[in-house]
Amino acid sequence: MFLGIDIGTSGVKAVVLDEHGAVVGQGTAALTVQRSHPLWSEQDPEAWWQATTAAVRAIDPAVRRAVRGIGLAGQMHGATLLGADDQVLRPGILWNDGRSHAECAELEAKAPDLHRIAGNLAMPGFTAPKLLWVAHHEPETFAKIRTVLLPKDYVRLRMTGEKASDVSDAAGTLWLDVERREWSDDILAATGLTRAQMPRAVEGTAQTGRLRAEVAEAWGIDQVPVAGGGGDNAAGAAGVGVVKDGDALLSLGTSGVIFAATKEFRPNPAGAVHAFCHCLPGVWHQMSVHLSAAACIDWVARLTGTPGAAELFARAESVGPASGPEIFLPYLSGERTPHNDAEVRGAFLGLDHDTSPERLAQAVLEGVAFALADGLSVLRDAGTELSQLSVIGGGARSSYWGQTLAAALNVELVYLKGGEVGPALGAARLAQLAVDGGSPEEVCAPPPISHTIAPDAALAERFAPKIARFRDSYSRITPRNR
Ligand SMILES: Nc1ncnc2c1ncn2[C@@H]1O[C@H](COP(=O)(O)OP(=O)(O)O)[C@@H](O)[C@H]1O
Ligand SMILES: O=C(CO)[C@@H](O)[C@H](O)COP(=O)(O)O
Repeated sequence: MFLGIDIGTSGVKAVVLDEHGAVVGQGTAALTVQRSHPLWSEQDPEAWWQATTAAVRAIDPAVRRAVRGIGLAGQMHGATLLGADDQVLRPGILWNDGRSHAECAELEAKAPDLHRIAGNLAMPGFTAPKLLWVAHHEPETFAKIRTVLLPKDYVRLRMTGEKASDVSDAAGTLWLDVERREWSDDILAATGLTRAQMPRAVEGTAQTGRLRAEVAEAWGIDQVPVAGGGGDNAAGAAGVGVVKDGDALLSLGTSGVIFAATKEFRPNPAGAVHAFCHCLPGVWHQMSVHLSAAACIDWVARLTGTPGAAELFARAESVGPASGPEIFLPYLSGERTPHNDAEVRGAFLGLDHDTSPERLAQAVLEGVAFALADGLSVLRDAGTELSQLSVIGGGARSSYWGQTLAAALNVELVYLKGGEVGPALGAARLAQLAVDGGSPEEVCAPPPISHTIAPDAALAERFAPKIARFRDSYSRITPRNR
């Protein structure tokens, strides 16, 4: 059996798969995000470790004892800064933190080959500009940095004592030469760092040490090998069989992502398209990233006094799609694709005397879907054609949202068994490849389909004027145009 652990933003998910890919055990533990200043978004690395331990220990002890390998997936880009003796120097700066806007311009100027080597625009969520921010604003901390890790790689260090990162996650730092799948000394130098401060860059299917004796004992698992794993989107892709050119997925986690596997490195920074390594050797991917997807569901649930996501979807369904004039712009943490605008914030437009919590809930579902449609159009402009998306992440639990999404995106959505914990599934499959070998396409074949949702043409027609108003509204609310 193989254990996959996903350090998500809203919580850690741990899943055990048997050798045939069936889920035989699961555990979860929640995480919170700290936002102590406007634009900031942080988590304490110790909280990742405590939640990982809790999620693993929630799995049946007999299942844990049968685990032969562990894989890691996690929220990407988070800057985890370690000093001498590997002590954590400050809270982790997350993927949806927008403070390093000025440093992005500085990095673009200092590293003229950035787009060719790293394949991406400098955006505040990425790790490299955050390190420039620390150098400018917290120079004493910067001087102490011995190692920079990503969230799942910090958990790996606690599990194994090894400093390693798989190339799909490492690509999200902007310090990786994405085509060559190794660190770029030039881009590191542009942020005042060297390769000695980076973990070893490995493929997601490589072994990166074994569980330390004390962790093995506390978790009730043998001292098994730990696989490189993947950034959560790439690991999610491995979990639902999105592994070859043309395969694509929609992730509905805290963030929203459209991910398309590519057979070669295909950078296209225009429109803030991301181009990174896949977690499987010899494969890359493009993605559009939207900073607040299911995060908006939780936010509007809190705003309307609704107990949770399931109840929020029920409230939206009670009024139905395209039922009111309300438009929601889901930029609660700013936006990456297509606007690359860390400072824009969300908005409701078109409120009237009949606006109700139910109609606000429905507008939020639609606003996230319309933002994803913006992302899909820039991916299409970048040459990626897709007609079908496999759905992963917590938002995959709602078929009602799926109807809105399929119509707004005009694609068929495919829901696979276990897709709601896709990154953890993929991490477990990467562990299997690291321990037993085998063909990535066979081990990472799609799980059985639970259902599909085809785009409803009549609903798409009703959405069309709302989508046009949505697109028109960004330029009116961004601080860039004030
Ligand atoms: N029944 C449900 N239907 C739709 N979405 C849900 C449901 N339950 C939880 N969610 C959403 O799932 C999200 C968490 O998804 P997840 O993929 O675990 O995110 P992350 O990896 O960012 O932690 C929550 O923000 C919540 O809005
Ligand atoms: O920043 C990105 C991808 O570039 C995000 O997709 C993060 O990787 C967080 O993922 P979730 O917690 O939403 O799964």
